[in-house]
Amino acid sequence: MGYAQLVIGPAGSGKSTYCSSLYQHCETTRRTIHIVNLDPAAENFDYPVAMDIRELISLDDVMEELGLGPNGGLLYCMEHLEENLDEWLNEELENFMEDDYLVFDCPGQIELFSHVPVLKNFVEHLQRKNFNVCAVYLLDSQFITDVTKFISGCMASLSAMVQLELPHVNILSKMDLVTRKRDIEDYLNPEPQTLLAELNQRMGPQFQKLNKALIELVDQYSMVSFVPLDLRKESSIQYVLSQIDTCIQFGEDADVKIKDFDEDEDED
Ligand SMILES: Nc1nc2c(ncn2[C@@H]2O[C@H](COP(=O)(O)OP(=O)(O)OP(=O)(O)O)[C@@H](O)[C@H]2O)c(=O)[nH]1
Repeated sequence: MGYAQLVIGPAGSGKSTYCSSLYQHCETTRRTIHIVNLDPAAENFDYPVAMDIRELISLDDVMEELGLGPNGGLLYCMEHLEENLDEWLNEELENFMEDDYLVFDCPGQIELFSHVPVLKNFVEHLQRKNFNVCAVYLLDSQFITDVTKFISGCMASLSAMVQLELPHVNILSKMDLVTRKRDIEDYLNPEPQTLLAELNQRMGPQFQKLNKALIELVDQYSMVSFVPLDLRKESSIQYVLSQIDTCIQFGEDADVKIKDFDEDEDED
């Protein structure tokens, strides 16, 4: 059984920085993780790249050879990846051991986790290869300065959740930039009635039914709550990691083995 995080979220939400900080944290705690670059446009990395989509295809080449723009080029690259899952990905995965933990740093194009099935197929391929996968959705804390932005962030996350059908952890990134914690507290564990009242205040009366439906939707998917991440604090990174580990049942075998061992000792 392998373990994997699929790190997604809008462009600039902090995915690569998160991957790099996670890598450093794991090095400090003597835990092995491997970071995989799935962004064909990425150029610089602050982490050792264990597997790199650019060895299969790069955005620059596609734009030059096919005359595509950055977005069309990126989708072309991702579809090329999808066509090469059996060959390229399988071959790359052979470099890893059974219990390895991979973290996939994905591109930020929103269509990849809203309606284009590439990532969904990618995930299903990993699952067939016996990986437990968790989606880690990053949202920039600077983005949720009011209720309307919060709801739009939730909707984007929800669309990824529904499309990928994976255990899902939402992270509010760049918490070091939040000067007044009070401003975002309401959004970490949102109270539906408070959100609805705020939303109704912000929008015209003709939207009240829609607002109610939106808040009910957010409430029903109670997973649309966010874990704050402050990369300056090791404890914050550790907390986020433990939430994700629980989702993919990482470490459960180890616990069982230790427990079995203790029980064996007691019997002796
Ligand atoms: N202050 C602060 N800045 C951050 C943090 N995380 C990321 N940034 C900055 O935000 C910008 C975008 O970060 P990236 O990690 O490149 O974001 P990304 O989601 O990988 O971006 P794309 O690859 O374009 O999708 C960079 O300038 C980072 O330095 C954080 O926790 N705190």
